[in-house]
Amino acid sequence: MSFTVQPAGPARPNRCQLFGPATRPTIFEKMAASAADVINIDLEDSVAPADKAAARTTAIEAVNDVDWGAKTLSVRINGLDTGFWHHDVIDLIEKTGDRLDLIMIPKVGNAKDIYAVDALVSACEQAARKSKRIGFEVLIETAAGAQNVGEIAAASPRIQSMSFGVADYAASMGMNVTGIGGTQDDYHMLANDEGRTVNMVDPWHYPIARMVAACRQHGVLPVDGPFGDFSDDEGFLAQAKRSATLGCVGKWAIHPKQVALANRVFTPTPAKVEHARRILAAMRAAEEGGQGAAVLDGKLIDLASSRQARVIVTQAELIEAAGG
Ligand SMILES: CC(=O)SCCNC(=O)CCNC(=O)[C@H](O)C(C)(C)COP(=O)(O)OP(=O)(O)OC[C@H]1O[C@@H](n2cnc3c(N)ncnc32)[C@H](O)[C@@H]1OP(=O)(O)O
Ligand SMILES: O=CC(=O)O
Ligand SMILES: [Mg+2]
Repeated sequence: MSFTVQPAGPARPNRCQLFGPATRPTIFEKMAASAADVINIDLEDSVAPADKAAARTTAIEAVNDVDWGAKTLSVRINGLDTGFWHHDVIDLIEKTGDRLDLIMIPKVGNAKDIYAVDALVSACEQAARKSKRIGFEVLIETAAGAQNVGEIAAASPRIQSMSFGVADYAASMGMNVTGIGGTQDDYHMLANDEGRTVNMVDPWHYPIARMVAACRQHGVLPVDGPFGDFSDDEGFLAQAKRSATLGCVGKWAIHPKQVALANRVFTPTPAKVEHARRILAAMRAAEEGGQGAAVLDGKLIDLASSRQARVIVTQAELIEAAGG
């Protein structure tokens, strides 16, 4: 371990973030009744420019009036290249009580973007004499964001989580794809066998893995973003499993049917938790016997195995403490 200790992320489940446009108040109660850990009311890309002001009002009413229970509640504001974001921030802080937990900042390109929002949020909180400090969710979805993800993750103690926005990322990178995430048929390798077997590879691997490292370095929760084809459960599950394997703690749902899928992938199975507990027990016994390494089920385990197992057990305990 470096002399600089890796900080833990916020201790709350973030398996699924359910999105809904602020222009659709009829779905707010359904979002609140869902099994998502985090709710994101959207003022950005699911709201047409002509509707921005009305959407802001509806979002504020939703924060104040809907019973969101124990959910983490967030509103996605507009990007810093628009004439909307400062109104979003000012109104959200001045016109809501203490229920709003987070704001999501889209299309963040560098640490200065976070600094600007932090300065405005801090001034608004001070003016409104708020005791609760709003946290930030950051959206990495541009070439600049992907390049500067490390400085962004370190930019403010307000940052709790970071999501990978696959649609805007593809656009910003000039990728020759449409659709929101998932398998891309043209991104594959051909094997050198006679039939030239097609081996699909993952075009989202690099930015997600890089984001996870930046997040883990700075105690921020890494989250995989949207999967647009909500009729493709298998495709969603495959993407979610890949990002869980890379270290993400959760994934967005852009339709209610994706909530259960995300929760399934990002909740450690009883078998995994049981195995992790056996590793911890075996390593405790090994250490008591003066050993740093042991054999479990015919495989080497050592102190690193304990740290791996601890990740799974901690996640399971966190979810259980939050009500399962
Ligand atoms: C790239 C990005 O930026 S992604 C993030 C921004 N995008 C978003 O926020 C979009 C979020 N999703 C949506 O707006 C909608 O789910 C859509 C447009 C994709 C589909 O909406 P619909 O055509 O109404 O879906 P569908 O008919 O299948 O809805 C089934 C039920 O779920 C409800 N529902 C739909 N979306 C949501 C939602 N996001 N949250 C909760 N409930 C919802 C519907 O009201 C309907 O309820 P009912 O059975 O009581 O009538
Ligand atoms: O905002 C999300 C995205 O994928 O773009
Ligand atoms: Mg986007």
